[in-house]
Amino acid sequence: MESFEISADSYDPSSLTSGGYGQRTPEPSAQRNNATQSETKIRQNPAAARQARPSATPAAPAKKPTADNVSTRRRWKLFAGITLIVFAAYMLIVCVSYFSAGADDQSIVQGRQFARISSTPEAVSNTGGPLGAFLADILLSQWLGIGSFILIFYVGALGISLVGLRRMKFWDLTYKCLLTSITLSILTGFVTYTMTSHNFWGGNHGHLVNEFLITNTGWWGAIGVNMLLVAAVALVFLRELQTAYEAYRNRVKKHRERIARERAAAEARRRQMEAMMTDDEVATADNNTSDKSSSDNKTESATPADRAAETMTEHQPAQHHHEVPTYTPDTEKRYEQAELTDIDTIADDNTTMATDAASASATAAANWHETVNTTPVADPSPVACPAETMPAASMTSAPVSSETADHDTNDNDNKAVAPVTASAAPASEDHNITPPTAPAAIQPDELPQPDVDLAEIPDVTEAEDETASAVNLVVNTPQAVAEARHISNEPYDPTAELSHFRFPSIDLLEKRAQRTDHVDLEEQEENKERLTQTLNTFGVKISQIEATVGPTITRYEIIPEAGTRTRSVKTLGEDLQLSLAALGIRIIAPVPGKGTIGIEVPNKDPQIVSIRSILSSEAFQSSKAELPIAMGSTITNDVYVTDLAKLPHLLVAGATGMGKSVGLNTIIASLLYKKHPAELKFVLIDPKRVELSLYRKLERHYLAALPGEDAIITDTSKVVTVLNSLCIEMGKRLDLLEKAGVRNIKEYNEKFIARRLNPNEHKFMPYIVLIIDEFADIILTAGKEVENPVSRLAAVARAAGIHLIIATQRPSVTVITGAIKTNIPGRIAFRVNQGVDSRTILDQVGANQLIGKGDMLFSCNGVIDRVQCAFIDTDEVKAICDSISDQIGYCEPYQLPEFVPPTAEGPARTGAQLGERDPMFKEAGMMVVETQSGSTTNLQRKLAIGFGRAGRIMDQLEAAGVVGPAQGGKPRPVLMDIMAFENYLQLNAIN
Ligand SMILES: Nc1ncnc2c1ncn2[C@@H]1O[C@H](COP(=O)(O)OP(=O)(O)OP(=O)(O)O)[C@@H](O)[C@H]1O
Repeated sequence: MESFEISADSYDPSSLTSGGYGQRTPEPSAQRNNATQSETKIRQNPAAARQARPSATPAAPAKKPTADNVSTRRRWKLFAGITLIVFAAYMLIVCVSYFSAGADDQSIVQGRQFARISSTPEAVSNTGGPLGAFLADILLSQWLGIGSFILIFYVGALGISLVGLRRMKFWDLTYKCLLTSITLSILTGFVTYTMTSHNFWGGNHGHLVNEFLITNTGWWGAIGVNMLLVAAVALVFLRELQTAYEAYRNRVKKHRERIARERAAAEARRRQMEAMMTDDEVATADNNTSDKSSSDNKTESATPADRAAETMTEHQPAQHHHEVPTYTPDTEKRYEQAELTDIDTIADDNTTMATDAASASATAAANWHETVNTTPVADPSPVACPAETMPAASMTSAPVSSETADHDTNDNDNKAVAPVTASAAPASEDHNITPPTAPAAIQPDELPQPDVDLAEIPDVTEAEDETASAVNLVVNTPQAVAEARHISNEPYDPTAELSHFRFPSIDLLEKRAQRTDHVDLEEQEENKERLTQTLNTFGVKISQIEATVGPTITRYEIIPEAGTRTRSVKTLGEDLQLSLAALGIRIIAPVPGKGTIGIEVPNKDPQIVSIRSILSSEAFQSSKAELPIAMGSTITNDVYVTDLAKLPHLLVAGATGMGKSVGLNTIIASLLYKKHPAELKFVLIDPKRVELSLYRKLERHYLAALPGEDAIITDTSKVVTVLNSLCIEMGKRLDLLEKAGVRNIKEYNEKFIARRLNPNEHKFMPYIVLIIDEFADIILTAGKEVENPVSRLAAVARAAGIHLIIATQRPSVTVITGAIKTNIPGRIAFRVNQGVDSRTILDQVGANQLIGKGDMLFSCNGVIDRVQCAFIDTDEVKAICDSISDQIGYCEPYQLPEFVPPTAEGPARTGAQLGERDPMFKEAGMMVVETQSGSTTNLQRKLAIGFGRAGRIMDQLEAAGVVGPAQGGKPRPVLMDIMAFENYLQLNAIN
């Protein structure tokens, strides 16, 4: 049963004894205080006292509750409650006993008064004695049969409520219990109808009802009635059933997730064991070989790769023997000999390879530790932290650059370790892998028992081909070679980390009745006639008129007779409005691509376009767009789907209450139904604090945030920081695109997925959609500080996969400035109050003729479509967010780069030093950020200035946050990239 709460409409059985109806009795002292307070007020203000009196007939003065009568009432309640509970328990015992004793007792109890039963010399078998036998017979045989158990439950529940153990709504409990007991009685009567027994299990009630039904309606009639009753009960308990089902689903889901985690951990264990054992085999083989051959030969033939393998083997624990490896003099000797042969190459190789190898082994060991530690304790919070829980997944999913592999194999063996290192431990900095500890730190007893039979491990063989030789430093068994090949050939899966992620179900969205006949023919004919008449009156002759019925408006397309000027029709808007007695008439003269003039007239009975119908449409489902957004329905009832990635930015404007927020929710929902959390991140700016707050739940799946900051920015002062941070992110991304030799994020990600980019330098990039609700609030407070980064993002961010959606209810030129507007070709205009606002948004009138409630004009590169925006309500948004946030997410929101606002450095940095900025400051800064080297000597040399001046400029750059503090003789660290520096220059008006 649900947990019952006290509510105004609930009837508290306790009131039977207290004389009150569902009112919570205040504590005596509080009550006294209240009484005294109100008395005082009344005395002070007799008028208020009169007002305070109920307007109805003055009731008898309420009896003042005293401590005495309150506690008496309590005692009575307690007594009544306990009595009911005891009675229910007794009834339960006697009824259960009836199952075994009923048949024997029947001859004694049936048809007799209780007085006779108790005086009869025959002993009854019921545990509850003669009274028990009597009552059980009444309940189970004569009344409701099995259904009587519900009545017993009811009595017990009332008792519990009176005692105060659990509060219940009296009427709710009563009708549910009655309905269930009657249904159970009839259903049992039906099921046992043909059964021969000493009584009817549905009681006389159940039997008689079924007898009546079967006699009058036949068996099918009885079946039908019984099914109806069951359905009624199911409906009554729908909420409870749903809750139970949800609880069951959650349990199953959690169970599955746990199993998946365990499997991933087991797989990780297996891979690590294989890798470690393989290394050990290599070491053994090499040792054998080196023992046999002469030391000279060894020196000549030893390739850097072999030597690294030796070194690495030496540094690795011999896991399957449970021994910590020792560094033998023999190994050292070989190492020294190798060094003597080619001191330079070997020194380099060995340093890198030993480090890599040790790091691979240690990382594997570190990962192993974590696997061992984390596997048995299934983390209940839905978070996927790759470093802790999924080392194997990270390992296999870390892309290996084939370019790198080729290059490495040919000319630089030490880099050939890279694929191996990548396969042994993800190199991506995003994955927060714990820095490797020294292998010796691993205790033998901490190491796992290999779950692989050692006898099954094939002998060490030579690398089979070039690819294998690239990886044969640690992977030498055919099995491992095959595995390594498999790893490097398999496309990178960005969704692997949240591979169990399920997109929200369409069923979360409400089904809204959609009528096809929403404009009846009569209305159409009437409108056609009026249009024709009015146009005729003004001298516009029509040769043809046709209607296209949309969800909220109907477009009448007319073909005027030859010689009619289109302009003359355009001016007739108000007259048509008058004749049709309708607001929101819009004239399109001519309809683009057609030789007609369109007159759009609102329907008398507009339809709501449900988000469910739009998102489940074929057009959306099969859309191949990178960032598909399904906005709603067009005039021809087609689903309007567009690609945000191609727009590439969107301005959403309209007067208050015309559907902007719903529109934004529709856009977000479209993206949530199509993009995996790995592929898309939102940056949400919501100065109104309420519109986007529902999405806070998505922070570990879909939101990007500044380090340590809230994922949804509501504070206007933080907006500048986040926008600048996005500029830095854009700069970084553009750098990566340049390095990868691609033109946009799509090509870049494709290349990365195909493992054609080195994962040490590159990473998979999710799209970032920046949504600013109520842009006017922000730009009017922060002005240029916001306008500059926004226009920079609008101008350049497209290629980097950063897209802007800017919403405002004040579409004036001070808000949507020229600089912003030029770079935002996608515009959505909901109804606005004036034509001038429409011009600001769309560069033409029209939005002022819309009808509101999601009626909008979607303009892209000058082409305007009238669309009825799909409607999504808050509950649907909540349901979507819940279904996502219930699933495992990332450890934290996607981290945006940190941006230190120049003003935040305080007057020490922005005052005197920057005031006396050197004329070569900008040039010097550019040089520093371009070369990413904060060397004063460099500045001195390249700018041909004295050391003193170069030093002063460097100090100024430090004050501006471009470089870090001096580090002895070493160059200073560079803290900004080109984008950030350019931004800094702009913000500080440095030319
Ligand atoms: N697409 C739609 N279909 C049907 N009704 C809609 C639609 N969009 C909005 N409405 C109706 O208009 C009301 C206001 O919508 P919404 O909150 O989106 O307006 P708004 O422009 O965001 O207002 P504000 O700027 O004041 O926040 C909604 O509560 C809803 O009743």
